[in-house]
Amino acid sequence: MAAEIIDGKAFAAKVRGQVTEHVTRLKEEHGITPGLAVVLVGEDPASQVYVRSKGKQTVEVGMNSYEHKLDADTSEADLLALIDQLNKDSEVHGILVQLPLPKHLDEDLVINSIAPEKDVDGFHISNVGLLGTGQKSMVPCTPLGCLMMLRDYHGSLSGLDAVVIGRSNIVGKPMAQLLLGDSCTVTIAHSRTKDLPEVVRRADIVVAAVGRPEMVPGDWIKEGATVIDVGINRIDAPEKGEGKTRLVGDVHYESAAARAGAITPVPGGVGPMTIACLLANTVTACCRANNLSEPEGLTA
Ligand SMILES: Nc1nc(=O)c2c([nH]1)NC[C@@H]1CN(c3ccc(C(=O)N[C@@H](CCC(=O)O)C(=O)O)cc3)C=[N+]21
Repeated sequence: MAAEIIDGKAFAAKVRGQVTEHVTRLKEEHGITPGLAVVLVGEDPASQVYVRSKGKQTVEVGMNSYEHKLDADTSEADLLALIDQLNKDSEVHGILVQLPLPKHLDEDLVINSIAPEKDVDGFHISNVGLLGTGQKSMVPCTPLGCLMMLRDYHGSLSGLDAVVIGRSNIVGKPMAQLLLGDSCTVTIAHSRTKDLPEVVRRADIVVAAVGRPEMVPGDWIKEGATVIDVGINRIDAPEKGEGKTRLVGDVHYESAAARAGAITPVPGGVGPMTIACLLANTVTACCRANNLSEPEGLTA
């Protein structure tokens, strides 16, 4: 039986619709417009594409977008000064510093200089600690988007065996915390895991977040399992012509779709949900900053 395709693009559009409703209400009833500041250091072409897309979607849902583009050789002091200014700016409810940063900048130091309540990426050490202890926090966008899709498909996740492949601070670890919060039995697997195929075969839910193209073959997937593919890898596609490329996930889609109960495609799966959740987090941050009730269904 063929897997159900979890349409992240359509789901993201639905989330943006909910965000738009909240933004409209904030404006009409409270005269508040949520604002998101995105800071980009350097000229990485891929980062520029993401930042442009974020800015466009921010405006589309009715929020204010503030883009700050800094030279690749910007000093740490100048970057910290900008963040300090954004922290103090009451029109700015969310701050995102696009990663990776140029080598001469200390990523941890920079992220931890963002006011935690404006840290819409959920990367600040206090948000990490709050999530780990089950307290209200800003939740990282990619894992939050994955959780929303899993809840939508399964209803309750309670008691399910979940395997997260990858232990990064931005996806693997927070994803595991969220699944644990929804009462899954969680395994975090990684490059040193013994017999990874066997570990993955036990899983009702597989979240692949390693950044290695098509590394999870279909025969690792338990019949009927749900597969969430976080990977976005650009690979050569000579079949499309000389010098052409295409996007693939961390999962071998065709073979996994033949066994899974449900699967997210790449592109059009987790990626669009990440940006939708960034907008959702900005609305949440705005509501919290103004002591207003939080949007339902948009938080973890
Ligand atoms: N502080 C910070 N926060 C981030 O959230 C962050 C970041 N830095 N640095 C870069 C990565 C990357 N990222 C993506 C978001 C959406 C898609 C996305 O929507 N992708 C489309 C395809 C886009 C294409 O065609 O290239 C899809 O999967 O369908 C991709 C990548 C957020 N990031």
